[in-house]
Amino acid sequence: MNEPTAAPDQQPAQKPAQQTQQPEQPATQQLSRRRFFGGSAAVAGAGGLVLGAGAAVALTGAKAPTPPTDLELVEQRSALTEPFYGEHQGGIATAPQDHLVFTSFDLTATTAVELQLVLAKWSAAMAQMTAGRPVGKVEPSREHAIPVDTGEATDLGAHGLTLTLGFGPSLFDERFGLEKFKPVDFAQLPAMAGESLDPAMTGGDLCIQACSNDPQVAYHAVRNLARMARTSVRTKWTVLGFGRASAGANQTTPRNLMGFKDGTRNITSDDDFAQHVWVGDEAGQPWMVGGSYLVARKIHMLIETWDEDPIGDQQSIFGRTKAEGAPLSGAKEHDVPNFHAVHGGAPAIPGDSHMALAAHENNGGTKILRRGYNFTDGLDSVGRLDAGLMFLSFQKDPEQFISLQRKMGKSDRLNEYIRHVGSGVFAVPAGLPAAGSYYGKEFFA
Ligand SMILES: C=CC1=C(C)c2cc3[nH]c(cc4nc(cc5[nH]c(cc1n2)c(C)c5CCC(=O)O)C(CCC(=O)O)=C4C)c(C)c3C=C
Ligand SMILES: [Fe+2]
Repeated sequence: MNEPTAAPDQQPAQKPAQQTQQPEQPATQQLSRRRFFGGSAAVAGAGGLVLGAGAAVALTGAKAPTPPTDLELVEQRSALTEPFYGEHQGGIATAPQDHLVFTSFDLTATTAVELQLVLAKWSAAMAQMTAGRPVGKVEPSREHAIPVDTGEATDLGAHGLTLTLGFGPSLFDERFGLEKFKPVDFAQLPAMAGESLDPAMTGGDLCIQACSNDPQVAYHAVRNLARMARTSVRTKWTVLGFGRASAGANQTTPRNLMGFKDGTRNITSDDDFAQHVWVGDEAGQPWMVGGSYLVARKIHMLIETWDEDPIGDQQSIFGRTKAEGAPLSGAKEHDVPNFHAVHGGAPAIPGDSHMALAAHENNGGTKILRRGYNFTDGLDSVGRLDAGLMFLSFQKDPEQFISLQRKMGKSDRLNEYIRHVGSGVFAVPAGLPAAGSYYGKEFFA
């Protein structure tokens, strides 16, 4: 078999551009915005005055401006779509959405043809769902027909859904004859200090990172991908993330569950993406050029212990203030940290603080793109909060993460309050050029 066909109901290709598409505004939205801004601006312009909405009404006799309704705002958010086709997969440079479903899979398939079929079906279905469309009929006309799409995202829209596919090192073992497609030096992460990994939350032949501003849209996507491949893949581990814990360009910095701003000094510029995130020729595999490597670490926080730690200690552990997020050598969040600054005879930013150990200035220029999410699994077996950070990072070489984690695993003061319990590394292929192409196509030529 050479060219598997697309999933049912496949629609025409999306725009190849990689920028965020603003949704077309519904007619009601356009109308109310014109009323809202056009009305008062016209009055202010004519009289050279800045007038409130009420004054504008009094002078012109126009109707009071109508702010967008809740429904209009929901429509606008739900209509947001991220491009699926392009040079890079979505969900990497995409400004982080609000929710995550991360799932790793092991293949139960035993032949290359079965794997090919999974990848072709998934690629077509991903194109559908990121455009806000179902993967097939939700309500088939024949009474005894089983719905193709499970239906829980019907009418919700895409809410900025991105689906990012990764291949684990185990995919390239002898099972499918893909050894020659394995990128140079691509291997499971080495054991590192400070880990208590649970084998049930480690590795996987494939992974999907689903991110959306609506949790149900992200969940629906992974559920339907798993379902359509259920004879060939088995879900290995999954993490539901909420409250993005990283910032992209033009986003405010969110907070992690320790209450600190997380993602202040993240990668945002094209130059940094080119230098630190996107794979070039060095992987020795054309299918990885424009791709990246995803490291996933499920990190449990000892929250009850953390919550009893005095603020001065919490701040010196991160090297930043809690409310503002400023480096301890400065005053404002985006002040550049000065690792040589001294306060009271000691470094202002302690050398064993998380930031000092992780900063590119102290690591030969190494940077990674962080794209993590907070998670909670409720309570553990003895009633403690079971929550933490689903740390996700993208880099052009897994060694970038490994070198940082080796150092931090040994001496980061944060280690007293965290445990790495889940782990995986995945080769994330470049984006697909157009409808009809599918991830891994090169493996089956
Ligand atoms: C090996 C890589 C990293 C792991 C694992 C990690 C875990 C982790 N981080 C926080 C919270 C914060 N991290 C911050 C900065 C920061 N962290 C890393 C890397 C890892 N973090 C880097 C490269 C950086 C940037 C350092 C710099 O250049 O200044 C911060 C500070 C604010 C910020 O810049 O984002 C916080 C807060 C937690 C809670 C955590 C594990 C649970
Ligand atoms: Fe960090």
